[in-house]
Amino acid sequence: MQAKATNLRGRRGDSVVFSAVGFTLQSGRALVVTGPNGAGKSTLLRVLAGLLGADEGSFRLTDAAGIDLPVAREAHYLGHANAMKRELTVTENLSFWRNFLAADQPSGLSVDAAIDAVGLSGVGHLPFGYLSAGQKRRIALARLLVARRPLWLLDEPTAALDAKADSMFAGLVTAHLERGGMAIAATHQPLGLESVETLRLDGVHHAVDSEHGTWDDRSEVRA
Ligand SMILES: Nc1ncnc2c1ncn2[C@@H]1O[C@H](COP(=O)(O)OP(=O)(O)OP(=O)(O)O)[C@@H](O)[C@H]1O
Repeated sequence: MQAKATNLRGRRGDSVVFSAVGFTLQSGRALVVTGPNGAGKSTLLRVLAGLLGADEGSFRLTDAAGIDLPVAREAHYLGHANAMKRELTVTENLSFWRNFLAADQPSGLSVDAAIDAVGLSGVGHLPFGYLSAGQKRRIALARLLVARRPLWLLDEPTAALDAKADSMFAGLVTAHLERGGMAIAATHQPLGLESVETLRLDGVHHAVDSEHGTWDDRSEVRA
């Protein structure tokens, strides 16, 4: 499997937050997206996930024969929010995701095994809202495990994690890559992975002259 971004341009409102972004990622590899606050890392991940349209360019996921695969079916997207209902228990939340993401073909870990894998055995019965910030993030990571998907798109995955959870996360991603998965993560912190490719967004935005519809090319955006 291959993930390939070509000449991507992302826009928020009247500003182009990145342009000419391109990379190729093969199975078993991870890409870390870095850059200052506001550089467009989250925007890029949302574009890759298909949650936001690209202003220009393309992102394609293809199998070994070069056939296009739908990103929505093949990718997990973990945003800043944990995507869990605070009133439901941890088990109820993860069961929902397991059914939603892989109802026809259960492919990932059981809910209990996923909770164990993020080091939180015994919290399944608790409402998600009772958990600490770091525990919530760990359960959000457990969602990646209850349905097997080859591409993980992760926005600040280790936010709120302590050192032990950081290394747990590195282990989960490493195991995912060893199974032939891919990961693209936006982060300000090292992820503890042995070998990664990096893409730096420098955070200098182009503004659109909305009146005349032309680009005010005030500065460069490099990737
Ligand atoms: N919905 C929106 N409408 C207009 N502008 C937005 C919107 N969302 C984000 N932006 C702007 O787009 C730019 C890029 O934001 P983005 O969240 O992608 O940056 P980031 O690199 O992920 O930042 P951080 O490191 O702080 O998480 C910022 O200037 C932000 O204010």
